[in-house]
Amino acid sequence: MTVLDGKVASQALSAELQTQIAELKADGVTPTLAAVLVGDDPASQVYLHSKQKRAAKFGLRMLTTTLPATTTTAELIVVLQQLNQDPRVHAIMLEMPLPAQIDSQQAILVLDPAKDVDGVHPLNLGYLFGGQPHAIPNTPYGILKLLDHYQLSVKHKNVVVVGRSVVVGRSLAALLLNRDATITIAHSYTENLAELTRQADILVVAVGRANFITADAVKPGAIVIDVGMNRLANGKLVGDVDYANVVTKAGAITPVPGGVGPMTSLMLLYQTVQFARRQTKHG
Ligand SMILES: Nc1nc(=O)c2c([nH]1)NC[C@@H]1CN(c3ccc(C(=O)N[C@@H](CCC(=O)O)C(=O)O)cc3)C=[N+]21
Repeated sequence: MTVLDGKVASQALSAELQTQIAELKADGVTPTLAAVLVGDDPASQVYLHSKQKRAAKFGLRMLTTTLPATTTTAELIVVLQQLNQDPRVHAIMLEMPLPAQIDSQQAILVLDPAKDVDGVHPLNLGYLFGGQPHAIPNTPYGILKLLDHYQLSVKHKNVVVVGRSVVVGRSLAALLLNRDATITIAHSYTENLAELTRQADILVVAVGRANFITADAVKPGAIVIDVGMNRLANGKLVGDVDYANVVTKAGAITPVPGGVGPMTSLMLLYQTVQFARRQTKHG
């Protein structure tokens, strides 16, 4: 049984990233990520803070715009257009969720697809589903890099993804399909879920419920990727998989914390640097 250690894998990728950043800087380019936070969603604030810390550690520039909770769609669009046009900015991240009065889809459509680091613009989703990705949502990209780090091939494999969100399930399905896996996307309306998950050579779970996947729902030797992050009443952070019981049955498994999470947060910076390379002569 292999523990897929996201800290180890992200450190390996960090080394590659540091080299690329040094090359850009030697040519006078500081990779720059612009974050836009509207309102005061507490989770977004926490994520933003950790992104700022991480960006600073790598010597990346991060420009943060915070807008009041009462911001209109039109006002947000003006800010996004300014960032689109700012040649210093290589990547733009619009923190979700947005306040209710804002038309999120309209805001996403305004993002320059070349700077859309979350990969949520329909053009980028289209490129991804067409098999020629430009920007990739960070969680699925992190999962791909984690599998690569452990040299786990998905070709010929039966993959079941539980969760159909745009930034996790759907995008991961497209990515792994591009790598010649066979994909099933399951969700809250799926019947006989365990019957399905038991067929999975690779089982990915992004549901948001502690202990959602128990050992009886896992094929012996399967690769289990746990995207869940659930805070228990005792303060402990756990995934969606009953780790203690699944760990003895799986062939490989991601822990929570220390699995998918560290990869996700690194991929944001990784893609920022790839955008900077592409937008300057390095690409
Ligand atoms: N507005 C917004 N911004 C986000 O950045 C955002 C979001 N919404 N929604 C959900 C995803 C997911 N995501 C993670 C980032 C880092 C870890 C991470 O590093 N986790 C550590 C544990 C951290 C801890 O102990 O609290 C780990 O798994 O080892 C996990 C998940 C950001 N997201």
